[in-house]
Amino acid sequence: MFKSDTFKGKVAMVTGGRSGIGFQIAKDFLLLGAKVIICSRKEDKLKIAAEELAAYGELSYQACDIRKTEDIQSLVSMIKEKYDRLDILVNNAGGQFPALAEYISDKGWNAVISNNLNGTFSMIREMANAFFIPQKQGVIVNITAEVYRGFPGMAHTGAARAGVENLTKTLAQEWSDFNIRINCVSPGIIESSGLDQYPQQIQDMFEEAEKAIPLKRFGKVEDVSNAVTFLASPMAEYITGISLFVDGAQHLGFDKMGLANVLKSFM
Ligand SMILES: CCC/C=C/C(=O)SCCNC(=O)CCNC(=O)[C@H](O)C(C)(C)COP(=O)([O-])OP(=O)([O-])OC[C@H]1O[C@@H](n2cnc3c(N)ncnc32)[C@H](O)[C@@H]1OP(=O)([O-])[O-]
Ligand SMILES: NC(=O)C1=CN([C@@H]2O[C@H](COP(=O)(O)OP(=O)(O)OC[C@H]3O[C@@H](n4cnc5c(N)ncnc54)[C@H](OP(=O)(O)O)[C@@H]3O)[C@@H](O)[C@H]2O)C=CC1
Repeated sequence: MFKSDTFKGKVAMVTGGRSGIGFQIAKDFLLLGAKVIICSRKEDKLKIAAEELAAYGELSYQACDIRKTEDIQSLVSMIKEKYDRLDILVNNAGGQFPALAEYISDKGWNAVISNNLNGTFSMIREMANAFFIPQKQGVIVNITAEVYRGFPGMAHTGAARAGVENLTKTLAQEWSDFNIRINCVSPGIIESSGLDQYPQQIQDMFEEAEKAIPLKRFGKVEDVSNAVTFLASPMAEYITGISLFVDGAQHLGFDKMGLANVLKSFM
């Protein structure tokens, strides 16, 4: 649906590109002409994904924990040496564990804040200082999560993702002089490798949860990637500082009283 040369000549970095949503984004960028770099913590799994993605275009990879500034700086050096520029950064790496707030320890809280908020900020700052600010050009897309009405069962990630959304609004203004656009994509529940890590009791409720979503289905990794592709492309050149929900209208809430459904049965 996008022109095959949409990202011709562009260099794009996708964090967490070894699996799920990030893998699909990396694949679509390659198919649209970009040179793509992926990173994640687990080098063995990263290598396997990189070999698969190399079938679609020019792909590089390097292990990097986004919570470690020295890892990010080493990634910057690799990108400088190999491409001497970066056009697009997609902050997709992240995640959390389900837990009621009263049971989240300091260590657990810090792990999730550090993974989703601090890691995303460090990546943005390092890539902006090394590439986007001197180039006076860059596009950033942050994958967050649909946390519009809070995130009961995952308070830590709700707080971290809201932080990324607010950071995005700030940087859209601070860095407009550098011609840097920055936006978020906020997925609802997406059928991806990420869901496999949830305990069986939570997976068992997915069928009911799916019915409650206004569009009556979970998202696909392609749904998220399409939104990222749009925001990263010149078609979105007047869009910055927003969060785009890819959630089947989940953030608007469910038909709690079932009123509309009752009406539909006789009107
Ligand atoms: C509904 C769908 C919507 C969203 C879907 C998605 O996002 S899909 C995408 C999903 N994909 C992902 O989420 C993938 C990425 N996620 C991750 O790598 C981890 O979830 C992480 C963010 C905690 C980082 O981990 P890390 O390597 O920094 O840390 P660590 O492992 O060493 O743990 C540090 C501390 O955190 C605590 N704690 C951790 N786990 C649990 C738990 N299950 N239970 C309770 N607590 C837990 C514990 O305190 C632990 O310390 P301890 O007690 O062991 O000394
Ligand atoms: N699937 C869903 O329903 C939803 C997903 N999201 C978010 O979308 C993003 C992608 O999720 P999804 O593809 O489903 O899940 P995955 O678990 O498959 O993807 C997470 C990716 O992030 C990488 N990663 C995690 N922590 C770090 C880190 N500290 N440094 C570098 N890489 C890291 C992982 O690789 P490695 O383990 O090798 O580090 C993995 O490739 C995540 O941020 C997730 O929270 C948001 C809402 C809903």
